[in-house]
Amino acid sequence: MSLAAASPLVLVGAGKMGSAMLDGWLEQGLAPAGVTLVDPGAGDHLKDYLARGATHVARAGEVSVVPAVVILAVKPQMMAEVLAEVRPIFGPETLVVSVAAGTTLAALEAGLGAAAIVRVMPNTPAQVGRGMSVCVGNDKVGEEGRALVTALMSAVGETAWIDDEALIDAVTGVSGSGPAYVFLMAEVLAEAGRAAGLPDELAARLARQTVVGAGELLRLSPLDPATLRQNVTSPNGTTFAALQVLMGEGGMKPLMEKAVAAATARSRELAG
Ligand SMILES: NC(=O)C1=CN([C@@H]2O[C@H](COP(=O)(O)OP(=O)(O)OC[C@H]3O[C@@H](n4cnc5c(N)ncnc54)[C@H](OP(=O)(O)O)[C@@H]3O)[C@@H](O)[C@H]2O)C=CC1
Ligand SMILES: O=C(O)[C@@H]1CCC=N1
Repeated sequence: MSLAAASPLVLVGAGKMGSAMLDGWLEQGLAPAGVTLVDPGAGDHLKDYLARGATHVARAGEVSVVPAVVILAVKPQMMAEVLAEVRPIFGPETLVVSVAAGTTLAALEAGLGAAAIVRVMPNTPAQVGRGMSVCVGNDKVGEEGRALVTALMSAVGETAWIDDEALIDAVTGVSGSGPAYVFLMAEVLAEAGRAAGLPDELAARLARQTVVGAGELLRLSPLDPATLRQNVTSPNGTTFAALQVLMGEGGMKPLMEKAVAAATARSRELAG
């Protein structure tokens, strides 16, 4: 299915995640003229979309088209208020997609009534076509609705569907929040380089390009991450010395398990 089937598209919340997806969709050929942005803000990034032909309104009640798709990309804490604003604008054929962490299909149905609703957990690399999105729909979503969401999310990266909504909290802890863990890795690797005596700028450049290069190698190589790691590790060499620390007690594995568990628990908490 082509992205054109998602038009008119109403994006409610053109913040970091909403605009990351929109950038990806526009890059992949979604016509800006078919896009309405609902956002109380008026930042520079909105001006860019408007210059390309999109429409902007401050509140959902001001939307003047019957959307094919409504994307809800507001903070979970705003969702109840936003659902009440959105309910009058969708038609019988409108598909509703929420990317909010923690907001359940039941909560979305409670706010929207009998609508076809898909809950998606995307991530910000969608902005550059390298996102990971996991989707789960309610029983009103048919084959066509699934195909439309798959077309949207696959235009900005990889897409998976799950049947068990309960898994979405752990998904959020791994791929939704995950890019932040990798960016943190680039930050702390640079700081460690500075601590080891490298000049600021060089340390930042080495860390950034190492994360980029390792990610790209992981993307293109048929090898699994453990083999790629082993390929860097000469017997009793420098990497081996570092991995003794990173893979030792209190190293990355238990730390990552704790971090993902904390994100998963917070996602459950947001569901109320
Ligand atoms: N950031 C990420 O990596 C990911 C985020 N998500 C989910 O995406 C959602 C948005 O997160 P994020 O983009 O980070 O947050 P942001 O705060 O960047 O974006 C939310 C946007 O919604 C706007 N907004 C507030 N009230 C309304 C309203 N009544 N109608 C329309 N728009 C409104 C905000 O405007 P203003 O700032 O002026 O209040 C803001 O531009 C969250 O539910 C989050 O869980 C999911 C996966 C990844
Ligand atoms: O931090 C958050 O709550 C959102 C959800 C996943 C990534 N960002």
